Amino acid sequence: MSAIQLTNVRKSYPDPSTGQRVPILDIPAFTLPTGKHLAVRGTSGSGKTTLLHCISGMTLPDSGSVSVSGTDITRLSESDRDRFRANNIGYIFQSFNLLDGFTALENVQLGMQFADKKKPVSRAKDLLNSVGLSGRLHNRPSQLSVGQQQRVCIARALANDPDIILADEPTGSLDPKTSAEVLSLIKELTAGKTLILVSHETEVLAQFETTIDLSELNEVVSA
Ligand SMILES: Nc1ncnc2c1ncn2[C@@H]1O[C@H](COP(=O)(O)OP(=O)(O)OP(=O)(O)O)[C@@H](O)[C@H]1O
Repeated sequence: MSAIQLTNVRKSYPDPSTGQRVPILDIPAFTLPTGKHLAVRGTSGSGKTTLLHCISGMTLPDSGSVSVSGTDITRLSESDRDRFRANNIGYIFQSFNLLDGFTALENVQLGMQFADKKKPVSRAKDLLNSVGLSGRLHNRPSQLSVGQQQRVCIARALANDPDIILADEPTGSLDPKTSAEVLSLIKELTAGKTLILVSHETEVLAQFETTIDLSELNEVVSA
């Protein structure tokens, strides 16, 4: 069984000024085997984030099917998609999406509440230790460096031990040294899992055996 299979996925957004729908994705077929690591590159605005949103079920395509670990998530209700994501997919956001009212530890623990199989609360601490933040458990995101915030996001994405990790430009806001550290952490902690990582950085892409340009999948030619 493939980890991810997209068939005839189309997604468009309305142009805010004209209201006309602008096609972003038209992907006839895309399959990623279980356990594979893939880096996706592409020009700015070409639809990389939209692709990850469709795979994670945060966005529904206009048409087509998105099968994740054998489940067509486009057929699920919104709440079932959210539950499915909590159980099966870890998402590392480009802009972190951490809650500043909560500590690093609480941010990781929050996501653990939505999984069907509850992991012990101590897992959040263990994960934060493994990303090098043992001394920062009780810091809020605004009390952390950008690199440290990204490490919290990695721990949060792994909290429910999902089989699939989606990472959207996870090193985009980091300096080269921190970027290299964070990337090797992601690769180490996702060994054996299915990973799609979006990036336009040559140094990052060079660390992947398999990379693909979104334009190779997508029949929409971006402007
Ligand atoms: N909610 C939305 N409403 C309208 N247009 C949107 C929406 N989300 C994305 N878009 C448009 O869809 C296109 C693709 O956006 P997306 O964020 O997927 O690109 P990207 O390849 O990830 O870009 P970048 O590399 O700059 O992050 C862009 O033109 C963007 O303006």
